[in-house]
Amino acid sequence: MSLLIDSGNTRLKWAWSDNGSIVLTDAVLNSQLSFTVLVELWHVLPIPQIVAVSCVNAPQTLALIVSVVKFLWPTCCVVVAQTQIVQCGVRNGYTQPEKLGVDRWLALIAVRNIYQQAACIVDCGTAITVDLIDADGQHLGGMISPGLTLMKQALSTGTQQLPYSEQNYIAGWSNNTLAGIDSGTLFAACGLIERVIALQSFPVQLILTGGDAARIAEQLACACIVDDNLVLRGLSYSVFTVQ
Ligand SMILES: Nc1ncnc2c1ncn2[C@@H]1O[C@H](COP(=O)(O)OP(=O)(O)O)[C@@H](O)[C@H]1O
Ligand SMILES: CC(C)(COP(=O)(O)O)[C@@H](O)C(=O)NCCC(=O)O
Ligand SMILES: [K+]
Repeated sequence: MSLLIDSGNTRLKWAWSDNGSIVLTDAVLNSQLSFTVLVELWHVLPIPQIVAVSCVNAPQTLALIVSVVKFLWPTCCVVVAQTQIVQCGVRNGYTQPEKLGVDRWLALIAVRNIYQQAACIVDCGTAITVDLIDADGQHLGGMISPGLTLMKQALSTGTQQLPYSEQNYIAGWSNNTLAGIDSGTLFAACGLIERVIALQSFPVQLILTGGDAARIAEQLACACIVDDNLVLRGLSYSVFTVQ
């Protein structure tokens, strides 16, 4: 049994994994993270043999995670995933491969191994990242845009009269400010994805993951798969597949 951990810029997600299949997932907001909170959440878990971590968050967060793991399970082996040049059938398309976020790298590995076809991967988290992979496992590059919450926060902090609300509204023409911001930012995300798909010269499977995946998928004009645990599933492949 192993514990898989994905530390993003908004939330820390984890999954309990048995033989590569994910059997339990949970999450906590970064704003609520502390040694005590993680101990409370994790001490009820069975003792893992391996803890695998993906972290695009601050080094202090990684250090916190490792310290809690060592406190709860002193003999357990901790593996911290790193972006590679080639791994699990994927070839990194960045000119400086190590600069590609490890969460994006792991999502590419998951898609290569689960779907085995050309795909456009959209991680709808704090940022919205778009990555393209061909049917041979070559990463063709990516794009980075603000996520829905970041877009709303940018409007609120960059203007005098726009408030921030995390509330969701019915998408479309709005007759008030908050609903207009909510629809405008949601449509911006959909527009990015639809343009990427429209410009594709070969067929790709569109796959969405991340906290806002379902909300964005609901509004998209093109067909897509929502796979909530792509990063954690990729983490499992990266740690347990013999190269
Ligand atoms: N319960 C929730 N708590 C916080 N954010 C949520 C929640 N449900 C959906 N979201 C949305 O998901 C985004 C975070 O998605 P997530 O994939 O966890 O991001 P990251 O990997 O960057 O931490 C937030 O920006 C927010 O818009
Ligand atoms: C783009 C990201 C901020 C996305 O992080 P997330 O929204 O999942 O928290 C992260 O993958 C990252 O820090 N990437 C490094 C730069 C790059 O991928 O080019
Ligand atoms: K993301």
